[in-house]
Amino acid sequence: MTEQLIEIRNVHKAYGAVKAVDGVDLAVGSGELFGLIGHNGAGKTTLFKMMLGLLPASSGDIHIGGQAVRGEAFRQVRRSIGYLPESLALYDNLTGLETLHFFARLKGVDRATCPALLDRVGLAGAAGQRVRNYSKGMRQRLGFAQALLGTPRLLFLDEPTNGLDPQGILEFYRILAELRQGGVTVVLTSHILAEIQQRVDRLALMRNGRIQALGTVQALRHGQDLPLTLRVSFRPGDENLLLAALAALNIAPSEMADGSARFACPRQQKMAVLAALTAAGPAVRDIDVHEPSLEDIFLGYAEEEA
Ligand SMILES: Nc1ncnc2c1ncn2[C@@H]1O[C@H](COP(=O)(O)OP(=O)(O)OP(=O)(O)O)[C@@H](O)[C@H]1O
Repeated sequence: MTEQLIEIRNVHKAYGAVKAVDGVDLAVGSGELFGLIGHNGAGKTTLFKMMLGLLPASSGDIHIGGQAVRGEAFRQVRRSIGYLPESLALYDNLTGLETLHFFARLKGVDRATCPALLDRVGLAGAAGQRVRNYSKGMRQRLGFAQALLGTPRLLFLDEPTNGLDPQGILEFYRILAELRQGGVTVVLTSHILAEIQQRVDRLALMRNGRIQALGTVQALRHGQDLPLTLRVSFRPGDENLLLAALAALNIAPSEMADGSARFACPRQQKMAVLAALTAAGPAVRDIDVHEPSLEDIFLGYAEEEA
């Protein structure tokens, strides 16, 4: 069984009447890529900051690597943790390399490691440029390099791909994959659900300070019983044949044009629908079956709560 690297028990954080985190229990295993998702203000950043010891919990316990997140002993553990905050304060007058030197000194890391880190995040060519002239994506890359200082074993990344272009996002996840091969555990938040749904091992969906759902994307999917989406391409002129086959199963397409139909199909009816389409013979040319996306699942849970 995977060793639990992070253990959170009944953690609360209140700001006056606001329950930012409201009784969270969570365990993250060593080597996992764990996603934390939720609406704005759900409590993700607050939970992150408590896991890092930057913010004291109002009540409850957090242990990382078996060590309580407080006191002198945690300072040692903290050195093996990298953190990319949602918005990292950077000094515009410093160059990229000078910025990384600055963070290296704060973290007690050898500054000689900085150029290779800039190279790793794709900023080698901009190392001597002032941060003032960096684009949003370059700033984010620099923030990522900062989080990687000191070869951390655990990474907390708050909206790490915010501002990155598609190429930058691919590179970011490539680096994460390399890090994970080296045994690094990663906890990240993202609002771009399409981006993380294929990549995380498990995720927690936070709502109003609580964990509303926890598990693999597939497990969360099964918790919702959402319909599948089917796209069927058919021989032009055979619309009526297709419509009749679907109508017999009480299904009506939501879109139908140019030899292509799209419709929602209850999971329990999938095999019956596929059989009916197969029975339509050459009228049906192709069938694509799509599972509900993480975004559908997220919205499904939001409706459940409402
Ligand atoms: N320092 C603070 N003082 C008062 N309230 C706060 C403070 N920090 C956070 N909150 C409140 O706690 C709740 C959780 O905020 P948090 O930033 O953790 O959410 P989040 O899930 O990270 O949101 P986002 O996706 O917008 O980053 C919100 O209602 C927020 O307004």
